[in-house]
Amino acid sequence: MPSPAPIPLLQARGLAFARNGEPVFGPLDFRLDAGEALLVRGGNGAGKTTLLRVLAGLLEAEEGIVEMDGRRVDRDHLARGSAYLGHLPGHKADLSALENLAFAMAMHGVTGDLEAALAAVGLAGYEDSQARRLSAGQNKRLGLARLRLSPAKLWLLDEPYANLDLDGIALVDALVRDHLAGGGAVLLTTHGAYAAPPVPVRTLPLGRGAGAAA
Ligand SMILES: Nc1ncnc2c1ncn2[C@@H]1O[C@H](COP(=O)(O)OP(=O)(O)OP(=O)(O)O)[C@@H](O)[C@H]1O
Repeated sequence: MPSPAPIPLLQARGLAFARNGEPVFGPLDFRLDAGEALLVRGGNGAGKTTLLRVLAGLLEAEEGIVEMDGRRVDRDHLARGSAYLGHLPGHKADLSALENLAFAMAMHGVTGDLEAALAAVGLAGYEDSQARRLSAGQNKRLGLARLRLSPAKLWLLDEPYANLDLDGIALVDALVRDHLAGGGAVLLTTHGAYAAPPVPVRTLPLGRGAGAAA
């Protein structure tokens, strides 16, 4: 007998978002399994960031439901169950790299070797630098350190390659590969100009007429 299909780590059914009555995306139906990467594709303004923010529990969907591990979840559950790396890292400008990491970890009740996490993303020596004094790429790396420490299985990465040098791009690739190998899943956006992780990815087109993952 064939084994039953795995329960998806994430499943969206009829998910749609509108602003002031204007549709932004959807309705969308897609699933994401453990060990999978799903690339959200679409032109400027297609709603990629908005979709990721809905899945991160930062925005309320207009319609539809989201399930994690087969159970319908609300915004709080999505916020706790996912690690979101936004297009803008959103660090506290006056706090140091180490303090920003400690703050983010405390918010999620997570502990870990913060200095090792900074070193792993190429920020050794920047522990005491205020976020405002970090470059755009260094701020992105600080976000990657946070991601690396997060226990969440679902990673939501909005333009993870933006602002990164070649080492940084390789770092994102390695993080994604390790996360998938460990049973996690990644939903990411990327413009054509940036790389995509060297793993098999399905694509989820957004924009007019787009509705389901390929
Ligand atoms: N805070 C906001 N207030 C009002 N409208 C917004 C806001 N943020 C985004 N929008 C609108 O929502 C739509 C989707 O934006 P979104 O940022 O999700 O697109 P995107 O696909 O990520 O675009 P890009 O590729 O340019 O980053 C756009 O029409 C945009 O103008």
